[in-house]
Amino acid sequence: MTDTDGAYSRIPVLELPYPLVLHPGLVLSVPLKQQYTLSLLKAAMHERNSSSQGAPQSDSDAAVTPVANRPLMLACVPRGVNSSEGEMPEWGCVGRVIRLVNQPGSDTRLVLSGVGRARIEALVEPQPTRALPAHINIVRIKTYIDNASAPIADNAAASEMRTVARQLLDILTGEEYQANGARSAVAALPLLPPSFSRRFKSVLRAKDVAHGALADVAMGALGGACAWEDRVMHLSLTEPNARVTVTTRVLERGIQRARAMREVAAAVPSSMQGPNAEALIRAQIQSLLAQVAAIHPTMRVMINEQRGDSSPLVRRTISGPPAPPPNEQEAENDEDADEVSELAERIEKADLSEDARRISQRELKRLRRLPPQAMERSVIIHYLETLCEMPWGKTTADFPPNELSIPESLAADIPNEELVARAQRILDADHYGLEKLKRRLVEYLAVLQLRRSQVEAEQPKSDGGESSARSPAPVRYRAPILLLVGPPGTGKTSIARSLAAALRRPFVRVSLGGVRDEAEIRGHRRTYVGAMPGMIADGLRRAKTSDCVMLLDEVDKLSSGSGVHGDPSAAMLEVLDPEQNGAFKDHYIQVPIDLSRVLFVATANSLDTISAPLLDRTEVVDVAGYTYDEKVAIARRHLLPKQVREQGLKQEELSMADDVLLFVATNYTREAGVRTMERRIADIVRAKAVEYAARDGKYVSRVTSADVERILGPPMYESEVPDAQGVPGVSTGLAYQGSGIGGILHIETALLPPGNAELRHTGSLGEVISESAELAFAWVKSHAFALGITHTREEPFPQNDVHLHLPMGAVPKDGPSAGVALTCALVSLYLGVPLDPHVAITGEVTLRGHVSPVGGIKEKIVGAHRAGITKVVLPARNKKDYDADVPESVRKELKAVFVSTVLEALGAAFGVELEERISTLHGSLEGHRRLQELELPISRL
Ligand SMILES: Nc1ncnc2c1ncn2[C@@H]1O[C@H](COP(=O)(O)OP(=O)(O)OP(=O)(O)O)[C@@H](O)[C@H]1O
Repeated sequence: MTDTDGAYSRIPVLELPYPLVLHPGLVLSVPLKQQYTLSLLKAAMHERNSSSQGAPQSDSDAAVTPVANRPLMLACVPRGVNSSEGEMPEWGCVGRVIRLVNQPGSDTRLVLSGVGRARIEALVEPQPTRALPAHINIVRIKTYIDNASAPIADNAAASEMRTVARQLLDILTGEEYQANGARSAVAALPLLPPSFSRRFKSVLRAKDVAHGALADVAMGALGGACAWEDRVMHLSLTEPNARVTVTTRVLERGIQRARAMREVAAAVPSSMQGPNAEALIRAQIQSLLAQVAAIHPTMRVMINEQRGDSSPLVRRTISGPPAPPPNEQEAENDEDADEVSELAERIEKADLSEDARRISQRELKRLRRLPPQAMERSVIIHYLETLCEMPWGKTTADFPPNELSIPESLAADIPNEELVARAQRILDADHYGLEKLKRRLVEYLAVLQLRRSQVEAEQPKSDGGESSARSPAPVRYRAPILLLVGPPGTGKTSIARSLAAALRRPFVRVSLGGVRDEAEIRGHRRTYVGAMPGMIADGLRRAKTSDCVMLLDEVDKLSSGSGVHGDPSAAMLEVLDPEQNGAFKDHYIQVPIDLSRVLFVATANSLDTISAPLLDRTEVVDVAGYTYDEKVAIARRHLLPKQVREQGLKQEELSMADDVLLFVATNYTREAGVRTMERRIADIVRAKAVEYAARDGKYVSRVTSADVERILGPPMYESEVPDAQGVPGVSTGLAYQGSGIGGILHIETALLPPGNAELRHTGSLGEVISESAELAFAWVKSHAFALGITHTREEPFPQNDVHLHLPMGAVPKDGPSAGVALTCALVSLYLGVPLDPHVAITGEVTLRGHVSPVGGIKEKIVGAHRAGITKVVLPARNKKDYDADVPESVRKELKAVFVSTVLEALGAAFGVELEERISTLHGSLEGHRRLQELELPISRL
């Protein structure tokens, strides 16, 4: 037996109506009043949420279960018929709430499953919170759960228990009587259904059930035949072997009781006469009354304990429909009245807006008129509580900082630090790189600060300071709404959090991904069952202040659907429109909410799916994907230290060199952000933590690439490398794979036997890239004479078909950006001049031979640099992107040539070799003429 120190050390008490007892391993359905059940569950939820520990369950994953998914637990203590108010038994059973069944009227049934024994250590003061109803007791318990590896091999005591249990079962099901030839039909009447008997017998036969658990099951299932006191005493038996022995004795006594009961029922004259018979009859009546009381929990019925005298047997007669005793009814009414006056007090203190105050008074009046059992009460109470929790006019300045969930920053507070300086410091401390974004955010804050001081200066001075007890009227200014757009995992959410930290305001995140129903944004009307405020109002409620930073995450995944569920993106328009959001209407709250002070920041992965009007209300800030160097730096400064801390190691107990981090980034991740990188690092650190815990003296803190391969398996991705030698017909293009990953792309062409001079292609080419290839081919054909491909102008273009292939055929490729590289490959093929494989080319061609700009320059160049490219040929109109986005370290090591025409591109890619080739193909004079016609701008490169 292990005693598991109760993880749920604080837990609400459920007093089980007599004669119910919950045993571990058993399921019990308890009839309760609806209001009481709701209060109980509310208390259980509150204790669970405020408990940092896991539930007292043996599941090993309990610790990692999010709080909201953990079960609700109650300390189920049996309540005797004569127990007085407030008396708390020493032992009970921790019950996990499985289900709540509503019954007609105001009754419910709470279905609970016994988890383990609980010793009630003390009654504890509930934390002073409005969420916890006053009439629920909270106790500190110690939980005892049987060791999962308890012995299951049968011993003498266990088999005796099995035999006795089987015997009792036979009596209860009437099988004993049927077998012996029943003396009366009543005696043979089954008290338990035969199906139960069959199931329970198979449990008794099972050899894989631990003895202690079997004892609990036997007691729980057959306990009806045993004395209530015995069953309660059984709960205190934490030691399984002792429990087995005691169970056998209790069940034996149960056999005697059951036999006697049957005999009495059959009115057979038996040895049970005189005082014994009276005691049994009393016990039976008591049990019957208790069962009636269990159905009507408000009823208290007792029988006179005095035996052998003429006083009435039952102390409180039951006639007609059971009614709660008047004093209880009063107590209940008092409680309800208390709740309403408490609520009225809260409303008074809540500083509601004028409209909210008016509506709350109206609802309060309705609440007072409602009878305590009315279903509508809880709906009104919930509504009024929500109204009180909304911030209305309150701003961050109205709260002491510790009362708000202001995000913690890594950096300490510096006295008298200006907002802009603090923002820069916090953004730098929390995030590596993202320079453009940080700059924009700091600018944004600077403007915000200026606007604020401007508006403050414009506001009329308050008349005579001490007269106004409240904080000065908050300043209104309209901040533009920033929309951070970039691939997943690039730090958009976390930088918005840092922005809130810099502003010292609460941060709330509203996830809009997959929202299809307008009501999710705007709330449900209160006429709906289970109506709730919408996401925006709820976010504001969580933030507690009307000037919080609200992150609208994934606005691009917001459905702009129409039809029965309304249009959520239209509702967002209202939220984000400064002209309208001063009086935002949530269907549930009903009162206009002022959103004009909320600082909205939105995020999206792409702009394509965002509706134009929504886009129009925001200011887009691009967040680019990271280069490998940036990923390594982020991993070194943030991700690795965080994972080492989280896995319980000290920083000096694990080290990873930059080349190892780079190995992880290049071989195990294919993403623009760093989320997978963080997961891979977590895998490595976890594996190292296990090695460290083994403490076999072989632990090495330094992680090598070989360790990485051992832990993460063989590399998942391989990057393209340039060919060692140039081959005619092959060029190197630049590719951007969309999720921030750029790199090089080999373009291969070959001449086929004469046909119709057609271009065939393989390598999963999309429509756009195929068109680029056709265009490139057409350009080469139209310049065939000048390039020296044909002898004379009249000579037809060679009739050979051309095969174009882009390796990694399984990977679909599309986009126009390979046009220039395709042209170079074809020129190389026809003239037999190889291209330097370390020169990479990108750009779109037009039929007239112009080179148009392309996207993904940063990713392409960084990828090319990593692959070992030394020179890149880029469209001239991409120069600004190259200068602004490509890291200086990369630019320093690369030669970049910017071109406006295909001819310039050819000159840059081939260098003098092309000129030499053309000039010698048809004799030097003719060659010179052709070069003149071509105007190949070699000299300029
Ligand atoms: N530049 C950075 N410096 C430090 N940590 C970073 C940086 N960029 C991202 N991270 C970390 O990467 C993780 C993912 O970032 P975050 O959740 O903010 O991404 P996101 O851009 O919001 O992604 P999504 O679009 O999927 O919501 C976080 O733990 C964050 O701290």
